[in-house]
Parts: sequence; C-alpha cells; structure tokens
Amino acid sequence: MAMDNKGWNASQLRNCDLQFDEIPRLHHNDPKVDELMSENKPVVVLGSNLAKSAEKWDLDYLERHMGESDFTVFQSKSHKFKYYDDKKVTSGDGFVPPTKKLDMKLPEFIKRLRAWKKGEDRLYLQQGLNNTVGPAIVHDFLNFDWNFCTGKQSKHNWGSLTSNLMLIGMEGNVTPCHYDEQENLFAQVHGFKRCILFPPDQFECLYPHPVHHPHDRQSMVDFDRPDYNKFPKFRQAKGFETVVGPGEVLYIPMYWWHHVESLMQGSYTVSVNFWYKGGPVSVSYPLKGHQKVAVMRNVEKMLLDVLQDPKEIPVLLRAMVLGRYT
Ligand SMILES: O=C(O)C(=O)C[C@H](CCCc1ccccc1)C(=O)O
Ligand SMILES: [Zn+2]
Repeated sequence: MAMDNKGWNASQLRNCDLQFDEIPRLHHNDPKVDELMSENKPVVVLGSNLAKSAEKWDLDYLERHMGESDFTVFQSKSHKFKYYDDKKVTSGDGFVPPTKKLDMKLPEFIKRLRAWKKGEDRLYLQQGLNNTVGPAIVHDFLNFDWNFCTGKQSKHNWGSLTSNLMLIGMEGNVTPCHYDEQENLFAQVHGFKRCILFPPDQFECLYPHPVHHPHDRQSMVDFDRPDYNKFPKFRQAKGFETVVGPGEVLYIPMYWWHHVESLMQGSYTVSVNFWYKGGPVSVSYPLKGHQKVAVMRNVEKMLLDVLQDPKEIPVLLRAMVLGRYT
C-alpha cells in the first residue's frame, strides 16, 4: 500500500455516501483553537503534549505494565461496536445485544489481538483508567500534560473531569455514530482513527433511538448501508471529518454526533479520552441545537414516566401534533 507522508491513505477509510468538510487542524498555540472551542465547534489540536507520556504505550509496554487485573473488553461479530446501556435492557423487549462484554486480562487480550484473522470476532478494550492499572501506567497517566486540559476546562467553564477511557482497538473497528452528554478531549496515542462529526442540530437527519432504548444516544442509521426509506433525511446530513494520528487531540463538543473508525489495513489503535461535565447552562433565545436536544430528551423521559408503556408515547405525540401543529 502506497503510504502518503501522513501515515495513511484514503483506501483505508470505509465507504460512506456522504461528503464531509474537514475539521480544522491547528497548532495548540493558535488562538483560533480557543475561538472554536468557545463556539462549541470541533478542532484537532496539534503539538500538545496532552498524552505524550503515553506514546510508549505499544503492546509490549502495555503487556508488561498494565497489571494483573481484568479489563473490560467488548467482542463483536462485525466491525461495529454499537454501545448499549445494559440498564435499559428490559426482558421481553426483544433487544439483542450487538456486542458481548468480557472481563479479560491484558496478556490474553494482546494474544488474541496478535492472533486475530479477518472474519473472526473482533475485540475492543474500553477500560476506565483507574488504580487497577499497574504503577507504570499510573505514572504515565500522572505525566499527562494536565496543564493543557485543565487550562481548557477552566477557560471554557467545563465541569469536572469525570473519566478517562483507555481504548485499544483492532484495525477496522468502528464505534457507530452517537453523541455523549459530556465535553471530550480525545487524545490519539497509537495508530490512526477517522472521526466523522455532525452538529447537534442535525438530530433530525441522524434518527437517534428513543431515550428509553438501550441504544439511547446512538443513531439508528447503519452508515455502511443506510436505509433511505426509513431514514430519508440522512441524505441531507452535513458532516465534518478528520483522521487523527499519534499525538493529536480532537475536541468533540458535548452533544456532537461522532462516528469513530480505526483505519482498515492499519495498526491496532490506542486512544485516551478526557470526558468533562458540561458547563453552566446559559439560556438565551433562540435555544442552541444541543439545548433543543436536551429539551426533547426531557420530554421523552417525562412521557415515559407518566405513560409507563413506551408504546403509548408515539400515540400521544401524534395525537398532540398531527392536524394541530402540522
Ligand atoms: O470518546 C468517545 O466519546 C468515543 O466515542 C470514542 C469511541 C469509543 C467510545 C465508547 C463509548 C461510546 C459510548 C458510550 C460509552 C463508551 C472510539 O474511539 O471508538
Ligand atoms: Zn463518544
């Protein structure tokens, strides 16, 4: 494969019907970085040392230093790892979990990663960084450039850091399109990930599952084979994309949709994210896209609370809107 100077090439990206604009890639000293972040817009920050102490996290190092405890590893029969909230799975609703959640020691995970052949079940390690990891990893973690991320946290009035997720994925793994209710500094450590982002106001083009569904916050659209009869507005979705490599940090604003794929025919990938609670809500009109998403979530939660049976929610909403508001 002819590798361009950037370390990857377009043949490693999955096909997608949509066209995307590029997410800006700026040096960490560029004042435009904070301009974009204060407008809740995504930006790739280059040259920060946010997770520089993790650049030695290759499989050998991790095998030697990740400690003896079990880590959370998801297993999938496809390349997709669609997240689901197991607390929202109710018996009899016919939900079939698309992934299996395993507890695995790191040497076992690495052995299976190395032995993996295309077509076999895939694995994705997704483990919150806490004191169960070995002392060397804790040391590297403490050596992250906390001035950088804490600086962003205070400059943009984010809430507290809630967690850091360590992600070790196989080439070609995909986290399908979803949004999170937290600000995210996504640090790419090893390998390359293509990230496709959509602003919160594209809600109607991305068809999220109902709030009470296990796949709450995830898009119902299969990006590999979109069903344009069920999801006609998906054609109008207007996204932004970038490929992040080692040492690069992508700011994923709260409520922004994102699809993340480890490049095909690439190396395994290592990422560490920094999830922060959102800042204080300043209501001004017209409401911003993400605030309307929050309102719709509250309406769905309230209706479920009072109606109890989820099947009654669309009935009541249609009765309220059709012929009256449309
Ligand atoms: O950092 C983020 O927000 C990402 O989406 C990164 C993504 C893995 C996230 C897994 C996940 C998705 C939803 C809820 C909890 C955990 C990747 O890199 O594949
Ligand atoms: Zn996410």
